Amino acid sequence: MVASARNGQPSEIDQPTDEPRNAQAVMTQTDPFDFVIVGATGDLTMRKLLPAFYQRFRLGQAPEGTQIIGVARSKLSSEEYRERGAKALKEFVPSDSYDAAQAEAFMELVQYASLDAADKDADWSTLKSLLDGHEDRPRVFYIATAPNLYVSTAAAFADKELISPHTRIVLEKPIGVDLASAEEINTGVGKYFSEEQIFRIDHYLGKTTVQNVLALRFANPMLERSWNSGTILSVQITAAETVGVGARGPYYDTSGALRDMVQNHLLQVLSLVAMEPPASLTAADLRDEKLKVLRALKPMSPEVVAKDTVRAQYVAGEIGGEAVDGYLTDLGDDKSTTETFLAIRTEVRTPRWFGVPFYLRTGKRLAEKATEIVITFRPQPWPIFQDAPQPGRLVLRVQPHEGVSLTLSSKDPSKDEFRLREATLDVSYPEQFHTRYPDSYEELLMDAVQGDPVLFIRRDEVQASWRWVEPILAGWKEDARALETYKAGTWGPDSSKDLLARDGSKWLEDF
Ligand SMILES: NC(=O)C1=CN([C@@H]2O[C@H](COP(=O)(O)OP(=O)(O)OC[C@H]3O[C@@H](n4cnc5c(N)ncnc54)[C@H](OP(=O)(O)O)[C@@H]3O)[C@@H](O)[C@H]2O)C=CC1
Ligand SMILES: O=C1O[C@H](COP(=O)(O)O)[C@@H](O)[C@H](O)[C@H]1O
Repeated sequence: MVASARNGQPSEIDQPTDEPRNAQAVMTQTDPFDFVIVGATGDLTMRKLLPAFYQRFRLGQAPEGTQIIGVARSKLSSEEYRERGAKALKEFVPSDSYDAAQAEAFMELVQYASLDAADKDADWSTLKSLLDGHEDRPRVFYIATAPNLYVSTAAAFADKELISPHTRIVLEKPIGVDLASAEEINTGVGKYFSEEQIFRIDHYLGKTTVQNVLALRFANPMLERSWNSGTILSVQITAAETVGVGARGPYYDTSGALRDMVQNHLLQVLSLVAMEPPASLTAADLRDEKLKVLRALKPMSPEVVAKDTVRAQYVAGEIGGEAVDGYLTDLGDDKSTTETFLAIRTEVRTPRWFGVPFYLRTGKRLAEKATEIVITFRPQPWPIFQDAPQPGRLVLRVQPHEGVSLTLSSKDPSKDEFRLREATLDVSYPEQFHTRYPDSYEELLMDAVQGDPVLFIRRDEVQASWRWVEPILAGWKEDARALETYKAGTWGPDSSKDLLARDGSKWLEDF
């Protein structure tokens, strides 16, 4: 994440010529490595992992001799897999960084082994021969299959003697569907890999703008000194999407917004916003502080669940002028009661945050794609101004339009009398830094190669998240309220607004 927290030595890498002139990247140079993706024909690999590696290849982070080895059951030759991969790069790499010749050169690093990786009795010879003699290199197994295969896959790697001290395993989310299943996975994989070798990925931690929460807070004493209940009235964290469930319906329907987005991404963002200053930026210190936040979340009793959560499912509507179907049609099942929208009011029970509501909101098929953290400041306490506008707020725009804005009350210059108006200081990061905003997977893949765990989730964080989430699932089972619906293209049901209105607040929707 940051040079001081890395194991390797940072070094300047030449920037490709199509990058803006002042976009100097400081990248950690790597030695050749073997990166095995299990689930290599799947959506995640094609849409995210191969494009992320392509970008790092362009920046010189995949030196000659590196192998990216795709594994899946589909019977394909390496050549056929490369053809698929090349098509995916063309489709998913942004056009301003796509170059056909570089894509072809990158695909030469890629090999494919057809294999049921959860079956130790399958034919492992192709994979084994690709890895033979590379025991001293960094080796990463990235498991991009369904979580119920994680343990048997790890066991098969051990059976085939593919795990060396330089080997790491990356586990995709979700880690389980509740605490017990998460523990089963963690214990099962833990039989073959030490905790230091297990990299539980949460791609939100790979977003530069999420990491920027730490920079803004801890590198700006002015902000950090105001970062408490004395100054802050409330915190909103929104991760809104315009997409529906698409082809991922079968997975999503067993998950819903709570398990898919809140248990992992939103709770991680919340912990960065709410944590105490860590002693250092090492993985241990950062994770310790995040864990304390997760453990300090207000417990979700059935009464609290009924009062402080809103869940709903999208029905047909319109997004960007186009008619879109409802969730049940997308899924092809008219009985599902899975939530595609969720709003939660919670609190972090630490002295710093006493009495400050934290509002979390996420949903599919909402009005806009926007991930934002909104810090609303308390209004000034003595009334010398009669017409004070809304309280000041700091908005951290995670995506898109990455940046930060601070809205303050100012004297209205269009009036002679002393009237106030809102004025906004706005920084757009792409404009300020003149650089490409990397996809979150890019840094995380390279961190796994370099063995830097700082942006990955420790086992006790997974436990603490599930401990908070499980009572919500249980509370919903007893909840007499019917699942609500919302029209696609809106900001969710009205009761989500009511959740904040009770505190005299409202969601910021003017993105
Ligand atoms: N897609 C996304 O945006 C995200 C996905 N994730 C997680 O990543 C993981 C993968 O997701 P996604 O790519 O969408 O899933 P897909 O269903 O698209 O892909 C699953 C992949 O696993 C392969 N596979 C299945 N069983 C085996 C096996 N026994 N041995 C080897 N390969 C196998 C499949 O290929 P084949 O049938 O040829 O074996 C396919 O390549 C899941 O855990 C998901 O929750 C997390 C965040 C986002
Ligand atoms: O992990 C997931 O995240 C995506 C949203 O990621 P983002 O980087 O585009 O904000 C979500 O669509 C998906 O359902 C979920 O599994």
